[in-house]
Amino acid sequence: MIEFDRVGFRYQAAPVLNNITLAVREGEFMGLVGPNGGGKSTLLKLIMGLITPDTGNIRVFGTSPKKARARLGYVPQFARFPSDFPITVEETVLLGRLRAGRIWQRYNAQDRAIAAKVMTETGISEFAQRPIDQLSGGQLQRVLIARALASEPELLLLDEPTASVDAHQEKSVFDLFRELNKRMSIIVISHDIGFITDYVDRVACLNKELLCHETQAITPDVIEQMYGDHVHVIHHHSHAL
Ligand SMILES: Nc1ncnc2c1ncn2[C@@H]1O[C@H](COP(=O)(O)OP(=O)(O)OP(=O)(O)O)[C@@H](O)[C@H]1O
Repeated sequence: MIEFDRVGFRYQAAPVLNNITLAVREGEFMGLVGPNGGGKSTLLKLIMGLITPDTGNIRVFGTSPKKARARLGYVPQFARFPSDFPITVEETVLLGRLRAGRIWQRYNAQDRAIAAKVMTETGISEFAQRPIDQLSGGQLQRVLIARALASEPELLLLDEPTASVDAHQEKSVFDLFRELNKRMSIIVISHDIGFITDYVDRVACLNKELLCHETQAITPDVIEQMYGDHVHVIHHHSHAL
């Protein structure tokens, strides 16, 4: 579903990603970890075709990332909304139904039905008519997940979706991802390696480079190694790299 072939990228002078080769299979639930500035968000931007590699090649669903973008759902790391922007939860979720060329169309009954379904799924139906600036960080994060789900993506990309939630909420959000993974592939960036290993099939660790690691468990040695200058992928179940 995603193939990186010797991908390199730099914003300015310093390289951010070096020689990344990675294959993600359909149905996978992959965790992406690594030190701050290790290039995790950059990797997601490359998958979405928002930036293009300087070297190497990326295919998403067998085509270019830009062409595949409509099949992806994305939940950004930090969402900022102007506090005087009076948009409700439901309206925010409906934005996920907008596709290129549809901006000026009204939402139809199917759009509203899908928005209702994903709001139920993410546990935000009770806030549907509330302005989004009156939500807690955790509630807003669920709204953004619902907005991404409203486009009915085949692959969901999440950049630290539980950064602003407590441990109980983190578990319930990842339980939701586990359910969603039955119908879509998921790549999630997290800082909490110990936690995500209970959920994901594989953990990829990125620190400018990516290294694959064939092991069943993440040991302190592995973690130490991962946060060195390289990147490791740890297999938990049957998915092969
Ligand atoms: N638009 C940009 N222009 C220039 N440099 C950038 C830009 N975006 C990111 N960088 C730099 O690229 C490097 C990788 O950033 P990236 O956001 O991909 O890391 P990350 O692993 O997601 O980090 P974090 O865990 O802190 O979110 C960092 O050194 C960052 O400063």
